Order: sequence, then structure tokens, then C-alpha cells
Amino acid sequence: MRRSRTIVGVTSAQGVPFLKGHGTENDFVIIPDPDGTLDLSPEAVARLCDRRAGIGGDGLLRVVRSAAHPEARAMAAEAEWFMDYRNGDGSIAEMCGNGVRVFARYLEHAGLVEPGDFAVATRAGVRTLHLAKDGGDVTVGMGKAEVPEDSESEVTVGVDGADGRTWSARRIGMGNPHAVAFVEDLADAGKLYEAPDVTPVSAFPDGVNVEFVVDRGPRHVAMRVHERGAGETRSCGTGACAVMVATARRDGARPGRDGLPATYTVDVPGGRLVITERADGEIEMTGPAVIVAEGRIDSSLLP
Ligand SMILES: N[C@@H](CCC[C@H](N)C(=O)O)C(=O)O
Repeated sequence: MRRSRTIVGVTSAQGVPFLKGHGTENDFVIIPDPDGTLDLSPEAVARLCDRRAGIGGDGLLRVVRSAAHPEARAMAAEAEWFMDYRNGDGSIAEMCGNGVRVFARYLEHAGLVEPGDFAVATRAGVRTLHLAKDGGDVTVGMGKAEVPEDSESEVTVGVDGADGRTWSARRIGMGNPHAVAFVEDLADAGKLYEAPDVTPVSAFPDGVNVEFVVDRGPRHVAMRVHERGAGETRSCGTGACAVMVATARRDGARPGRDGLPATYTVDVPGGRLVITERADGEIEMTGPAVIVAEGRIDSSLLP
């Protein structure tokens, strides 16, 4: 991709600029809106993310200066840029782990950050990122996982007509809500055309992302995910972190023992993520992030 040092203003006569990127095939429409002037309704987001009539994406990343966004102003001293993340159906989510790596790659692509360490503001708080100099993988500090004392839940699939299956699941918060179920075979989750039923419903007042996990080897698992607001996707970064934490708890691999971090490889349909829980409980995720296209949005999609 050609590297650019400027952001074109969103009021350009030829249409609003966009880019497309993905992290382990979790794909995003990226819209630079540094001054936060774009009125991005849920309907507009859903149109842009539509895979047939729009650009297509699991979600959308609006790139806004923290100082220009009411939800991020308080974080502006720590992080210049705010990731305004939206799910493909237009709903708002607190955090996106693959998205924040792609967001960082965009900032580098646009010449807004240099490789090395920097911070990005998200609805889940400030996240620190490390961009390697060679355009390689991106590492993000995802914060600490929330594992409620009583985190037992149940996940049921089969609401799409297949035979119903139910598994116990663990609730994990990674800034956004997750339910992690260990299964014998990833195919057991079925087609996932419909959202799995997750109980108790009261534990997930804002909906939930659901991960299905199988073992692949020592400290190595594979997962599928049904994302809130997007359906089944090829990857979910926060979901992979939730899976890592649930698996480490199951394995008794608590970090802090001997002062050593616990590291797991998590395979997703779209690639591989490496996730570490440090001795202090901080989760770090490393994985790819690429920009694949850029262009301008027709006014029919953003009237
Ligand atoms: N794909 C993301 C998660 C996006 C948000 C999620 N669908 C939600 O509603 O919480 C990731 O990589 O973490």
C-alpha cells in the first residue's frame, strides 16, 4: 500500500474516504474522522458493513481524535486517538481486540504514529500497543480479565433447526462480555446462523459473544465464535483472550506461580493469535493486522 502522511477531510466532494483492513480475517471498514464531524448512524454503519450492497465488514472503526469525542475526552492526555468501534449491525461495543490492532496499523499507514509503543483510547479504557518496525505482528495490552466468582453459565445451540446441544460455559469480561464453552468438536456448534442461547440471561443484559473451544495440544486451543452484533466471524480478539483465560483457569495455569506468565496459542478460523496472561494479570495479545484497500464511499451509502 502507498503510505500517506495526510488524512483527507471527510467533507471531500468526491465522497468520504475509507480503508478496509483485517486481523486474522476479522474485517473492518475504517473511516478516518479526526475531528469527529461525521454523523455515523447505526443504519449507515450497517449499510457500510453489508457484504453485498456495501463495502462489507464484521465491524467499523471510526478514527477520531480523543479530544474531539465526548466519550474519549478524558483519555486525551494519555491517548491521542479514539477507536469508535461499531459492530456490523450498527450496534456499539466497548472493545474489539482485532480491531484495535488494525486501528494501530491504520495510524502507522497514515503516518500518524511511528512503530514502537503508543496508546489508543477505547470505550473499555486506554490500551497500549506495540508495533514492530518491520510491519510484522502487533501486540496489544488488553487489560485484566473479569472472571466473576460465580461465572458458570450454559450455552445452547440448535436454535437454527439442528439438534439442540447444551454445554456449561464460563463468563469472562474482556471489556465486553463473553461466554466460553469447551466442546469435543468445533463442528458440534453447528452452523451458528442464529445466536446461541446463553443462560442466565440476567448475567448478560447487553448480549454476549460466545466462544466454542477445543484442545489442540499443550497450551494450544482452537475456537469458533458467534459475535454479538456480527454473527459467526473468522476471529475475535477479545474472544480469544477470554478463551485463553478460561483455558488457563481450567488447566490450573494461573499466572504468578513462580512469577511466570502463562502463554497460549489460540487458533481461529482466520489465523492464529498468541495470548499471555502476565504475573500481574494483564493480558497481552499478539497477532497480524493488515490494510488491504482504500477508496471513497458513494453518497448512497452515507447520504
Ligand atoms: N471482533 C472483536 C469484538 C467486537 C465486538 C463484539 N462483537 C461485541 O459486541 O462485544 C474482537 O476482535 O474483539
